[in-house]
Amino acid sequence: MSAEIRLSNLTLSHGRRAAVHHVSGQFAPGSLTAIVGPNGAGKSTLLRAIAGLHKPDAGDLAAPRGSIALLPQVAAVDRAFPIRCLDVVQFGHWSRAGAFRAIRTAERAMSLDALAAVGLEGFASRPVGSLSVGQFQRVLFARLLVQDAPVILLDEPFNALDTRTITDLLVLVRRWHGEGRTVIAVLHDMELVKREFPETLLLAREAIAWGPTAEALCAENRLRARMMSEAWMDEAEVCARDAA
Ligand SMILES: Nc1ncnc2c1ncn2[C@@H]1O[C@H](COP(=O)(O)OP(=O)(O)OP(=O)(O)O)[C@@H](O)[C@H]1O
Repeated sequence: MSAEIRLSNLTLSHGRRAAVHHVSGQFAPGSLTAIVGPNGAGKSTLLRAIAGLHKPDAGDLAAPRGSIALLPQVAAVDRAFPIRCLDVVQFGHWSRAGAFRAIRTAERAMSLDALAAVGLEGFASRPVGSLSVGQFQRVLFARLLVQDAPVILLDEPFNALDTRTITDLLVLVRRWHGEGRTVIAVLHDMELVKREFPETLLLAREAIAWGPTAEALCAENRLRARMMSEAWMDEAEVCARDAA
């Protein structure tokens, strides 16, 4: 269903500061992968680059443009904007069909169905500002359902959510995987990763490990990732390999 995402010696920076260094590997079509690593490891930057929102500084990133849906970190979404739940879900249609046309009746029905599928039947007219964090995350998952993309990128999708909401949203992640979509999620909960994600990329600006989750998250790799994160200094971020 979805095309491969291939990284070749990929380096991503913020200004002169490298966030992701020389990462190579591939997300196979239909794979379900967790990206894990310490704070500041470059996980969100990599996800945004795959979505086409962050330009590579060096190396190559091959991804199927136009068929990728990104769930940003909830903290990055402005909820003060006066907009109804249904409108947020409708944006999912626009990302496929273009923003400057009317939403058709069938699409509106799809959006209402998506809200029902995430347990928010009857919420269509509710302003998003009145929702709990968990309810809002459900709305964003409804938008992903409507986007119907072969590649789905989730940035810390379960942060600050209660167990019930996580359980419900995991059902959708499993469903997407079962449908052959490529799903990549940035996560911090290692138990959840081990339980639900067959593949893992352990990132600490460099790829420490990338493969089957049990191997990628072995004690030795996790220790290496932690040591890397303790070693990197925020002020001296120019890649030593590039500077040489
Ligand atoms: N917009 C930005 N401008 C400048 N530097 C940035 C920006 N976004 C991220 N960075 C820096 O890039 C590095 C990687 O950040 P990124 O958010 O990708 O890491 P992360 O692994 O997702 O971290 P976390 O787990 O804390 O969310 C960090 O040093 C961060 O401070």
